[in-house]
Amino acid sequence: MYVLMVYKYFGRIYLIPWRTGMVFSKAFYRYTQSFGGMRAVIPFKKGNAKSRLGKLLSEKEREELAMAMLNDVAEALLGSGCFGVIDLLTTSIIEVKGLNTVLTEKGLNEALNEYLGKMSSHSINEPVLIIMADIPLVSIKNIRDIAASATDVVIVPGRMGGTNALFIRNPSSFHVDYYGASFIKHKEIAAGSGLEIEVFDSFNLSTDIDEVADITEILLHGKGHAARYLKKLGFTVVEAENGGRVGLKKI
Ligand SMILES: Nc1nc2c(ncn2[C@@H]2O[C@H](COP(=O)(O)OP(=O)(O)OP(=O)(O)O)[C@@H](O)[C@H]2O)c(=O)[nH]1
Ligand SMILES: C[C@H](OP(=O)(O)O)C(=O)O
Repeated sequence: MYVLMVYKYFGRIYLIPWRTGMVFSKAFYRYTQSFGGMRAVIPFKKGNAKSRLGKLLSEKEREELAMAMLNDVAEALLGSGCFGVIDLLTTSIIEVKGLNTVLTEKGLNEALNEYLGKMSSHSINEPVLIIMADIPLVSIKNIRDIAASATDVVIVPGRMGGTNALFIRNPSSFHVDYYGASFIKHKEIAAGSGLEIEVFDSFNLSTDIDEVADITEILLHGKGHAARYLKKLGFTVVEAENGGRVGLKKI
């Protein structure tokens, strides 16, 4: 008799012969045991989100765009199949399918350092990916590439000195320091603990949406919730009149 097995691997479902499945399962089990589970955490503040876009969007629109970008990031994390747990560290009650809502009143640094501290005090020694909610171009492949790194700390820079993601293999030996030149600060924190660093080079991941000009990148390259939301609001990319590359127009 030919029996098929439903096999879920990195978020995709396969139908394979039972015997092959058993061999795969054992190999996959040994593989996962070799590195343990992984978790991801997305810090999020919906209230008056993206204030630097205030010249272009109303408060309600900024909050809706922030939610759309969060959904893009969540889908990439869930689609990657890399994480047993994905926490949403949020300042207000928000439900996103597949994510655990963790409420906090604290600011970004305090909230994340408390989160890392709790992991240590509960002896959760899993690698953790801290990823910002404002990088809507992120792909499933980007996430899998980060998670596949064998380095102690993967730092994903944002433009102008920011940090868009941090993959920390041993969270008890690291703390975060966002704002200002956080990219430099995170490299120093890792180096100070003798940790090996990989700087992750990616257009998608370095494109955080902070300023009005960044909106153009979503319209040029985005395919997800944020791109659809901006198009729904009537935004489109046009040739710049002054010889520059492109501009933004609202129809
Ligand atoms: N939990 C938590 N997350 C935050 C807080 N402030 C910002 N974030 C999140 O941290 C990430 C980067 O933040 P920013 O780029 O400064 O986003 P923002 O605060 O909405 O934007 P601006 O008002 O323009 O600074 C985003 O995922 C935010 O949602 C906070 O106080 N607490
Ligand atoms: C949180 C901060 O984000 P930005 O202000 O660059 O959006 C940072 O990356 O340190």
